[in-house]
Amino acid sequence: MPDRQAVIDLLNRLTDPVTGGGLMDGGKVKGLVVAEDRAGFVLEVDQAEVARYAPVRDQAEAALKGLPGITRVSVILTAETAPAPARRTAGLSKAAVDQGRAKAPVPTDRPDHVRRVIAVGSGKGGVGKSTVAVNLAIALSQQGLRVGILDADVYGPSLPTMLGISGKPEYVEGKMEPHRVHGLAAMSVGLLTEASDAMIWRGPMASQALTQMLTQTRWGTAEVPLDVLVVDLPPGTGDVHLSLIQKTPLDGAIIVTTPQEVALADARRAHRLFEKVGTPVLGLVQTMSGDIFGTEGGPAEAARLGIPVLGDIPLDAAVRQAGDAGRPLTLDSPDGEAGRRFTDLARAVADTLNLKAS
Ligand SMILES: Nc1ncnc2c1ncn2[C@@H]1O[C@H](COP(=O)(O)OP(=O)(O)OP(=O)(O)O)[C@@H](O)[C@H]1O
Repeated sequence: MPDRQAVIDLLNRLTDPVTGGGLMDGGKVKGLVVAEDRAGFVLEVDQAEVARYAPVRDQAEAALKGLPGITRVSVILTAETAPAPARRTAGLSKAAVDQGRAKAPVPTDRPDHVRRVIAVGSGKGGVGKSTVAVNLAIALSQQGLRVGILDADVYGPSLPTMLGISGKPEYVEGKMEPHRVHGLAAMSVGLLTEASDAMIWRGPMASQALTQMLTQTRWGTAEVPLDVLVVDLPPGTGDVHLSLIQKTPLDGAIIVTTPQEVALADARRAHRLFEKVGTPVLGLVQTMSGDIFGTEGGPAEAARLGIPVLGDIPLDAAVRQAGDAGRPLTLDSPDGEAGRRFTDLARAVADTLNLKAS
């Protein structure tokens, strides 16, 4: 088994891009695991620094893989949520901008012709929330349901990459047409703005924009309604989340977490947020579980919170590769181990909400 100190020294030979010193000394490495044949940790950085640390994550993985005897390695890059709100109106319609200025409470909005709206949230960024949302949506559609997905992650919209979609949505009779891809109706905040603009949507502007995407997209029609819309929330538990979920009566929320304590504490906060606004929490999904980070953290937290475990998705490089390639794993490998877990998750969600193909 490799010496823990040797691993620490190795990580200190990598440069922390913010401090300029060793990575380990920079204090961003959390939950370091060094065991017989495996090593891993969480790299916990500010949201604004994710791009600077992404190459470091790759360097750290490569360095750990080079250690004798180590065959399994995982470094999770995870982000603290948003810094202070920035005032910008990029990419928003005039109506959204005007609404953003209004002080009066915005009336509750629900999208037309959508039977159920569920949200997928996480306290922490980078824990695999979008991956769960996208694969859940595909697995639900494989059960014969009409499914939509809304990427509301203003801090880092990942749906365009994960589903392989691009281009601004078309407006028809005053409503946006969602992309039709992999059997889903899909809309992303990333399709409405340049990537650099999306990053700076914050506070009231962001929640107005999200409400607009939710209610002004033609998800379904009176003849062919959508059975369920999956909303991929931004990570975190701040004002954007509060106002979004306050304005939109959700039929349920799913909390995604990895097994480590650093993520569980945020999952707890997400649970409190949903409780505060009266959104039913359907349950918890543990992801990236397995022998590097363990398998017990999520279920133990669910028990503490008194909510069911809806799914347990293993840490599996194929899940990441499929997402990066724009074809989520459940599409082509529903019968593999991870694919089956997503199918089971979809079944649990459909049962909980009593969703039936129409
Ligand atoms: N089960 C898994 N096994 C391996 N890699 C995974 C798994 N789930 C997600 N990933 C990878 O981890 C990274 C973060 O995942 P994802 O974008 O879904 O997280 P997120 O919580 O939505 O992040 P953000 O909040 O930043 O949008 C991605 O590269 C993704 O492919």
